[in-house]
Amino acid sequence: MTDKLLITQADGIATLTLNMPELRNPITDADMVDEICAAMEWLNRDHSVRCAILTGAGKAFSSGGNLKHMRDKEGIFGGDAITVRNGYRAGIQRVAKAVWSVEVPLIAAVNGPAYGAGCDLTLFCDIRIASETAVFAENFVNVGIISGDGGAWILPRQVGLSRAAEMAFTADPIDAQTALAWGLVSQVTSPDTLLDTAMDLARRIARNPPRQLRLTKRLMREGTVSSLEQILELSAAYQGAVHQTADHEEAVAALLERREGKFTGT
Ligand SMILES: CC(C)(COP(=O)(O)OP(=O)(O)OC[C@H]1O[C@@H](n2cnc3c(N)ncnc32)[C@H](O)[C@@H]1OP(=O)(O)O)[C@@H](O)C(=O)NCCC(=O)NCCSC(=O)/C=C1/CC=CC=CO1
Repeated sequence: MTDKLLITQADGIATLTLNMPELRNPITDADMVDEICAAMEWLNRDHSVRCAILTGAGKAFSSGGNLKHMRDKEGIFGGDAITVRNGYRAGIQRVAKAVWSVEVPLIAAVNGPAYGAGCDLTLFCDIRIASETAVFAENFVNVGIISGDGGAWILPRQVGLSRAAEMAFTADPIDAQTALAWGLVSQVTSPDTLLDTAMDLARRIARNPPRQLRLTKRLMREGTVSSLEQILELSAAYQGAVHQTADHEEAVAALLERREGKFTGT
C-alpha cells in the first residue's frame, strides 16, 4: 500500500481520501486504482462499516486521467490499440465496477474540480454533496478521447439524456450551483463545512439498521437494470428475510417507545 488512498474509520463511518493532491488526484495511477478497488472490497467485507464518504485531498476531487501520461504515451496510454484497450480494462474500468458494487451507502464529498473519470467516479457514488469550489466536467471529447470508464452509462442515469448529452458533447464544466439545479448534487456547502456536512449525513444514514441499508441499496442498484416485475419479486424475497431480524423488532419497538433504536445488524 502506498497511501494514495487514505482510509479512516470511526463510529461505523469510513472516510476514503484520494491522496495525490499535487497531481489533482488522477485515477490513471496503478497504485491508486488498486487501492480504490481494495478499499471497495473491504467496505463490502467489513460489516462494522455502515456508510462511507469519498473525497479528495487538496484543491481538487480528481482531475481524471493523467494528461502528461497521455501526451508522453506512458503507462496505460503507451502501445497499440490493443494495449490501450487492455489498460482501460485493467485500470479505470475496474474502478467503475468496484465503486458501483459497493454495498454500503457511499457519499461523494466533492471538494473541488471533478474532471473526466473523476467526474464519473462521483457519479458511481450514491449521493453527491459539493463544495462551492466543485466543478463537474464530462470532458473526454475535449481531450480527443471518449468515456472509457462507464461514464456513457452512468451520466444519463444521473442527470437524464439531454443534460448528459450537453455535458458530454460540449465538455463544458458545470459549477456547483448548476449541478445542484440539475440534481447532480443534493447539497452545496462552503469548502470549510463540506466534510462536516458529509459526516452529518453519513451519521443520519448509519443510525439505521445496517443490513436493511445494504439491501435497500442493492434493490435500487438492481432497479437500474431490471423490470418492475423483477424488483417486486426480489424485494418480496428480501422482505421475507428482514422481517425475521432482531433489528426489525428493535426498530418497531423503538418507534413505539419513542426512543432511538440500537441496531446490531442481526
Ligand atoms: C481544473 C483542474 C483539475 C485543477 O486546476 P488547478 O487546481 O488550478 O490545478 P493546476 O494548476 O491545473 O494543476 C496542478 C498540477 O497538477 C497537474 N495536473 C492537473 N490535472 C492533471 C491531469 N489530468 N493530468 C496530469 N497532470 C495534471 C498540473 O499540470 C499541475 O502540475 P504542474 O505544476 O507540474 O504543471 C485542472 O488541473 C485541469 O483542468 N486539469 C485537466 C483535467 C482533465 O482534462 N483531465 C482529463 C479528463 S479525461 C479522463 O479523465 C480520461 C481518463 C482516461 C483513462 C483512464 C483513466 C482516467 O481517465
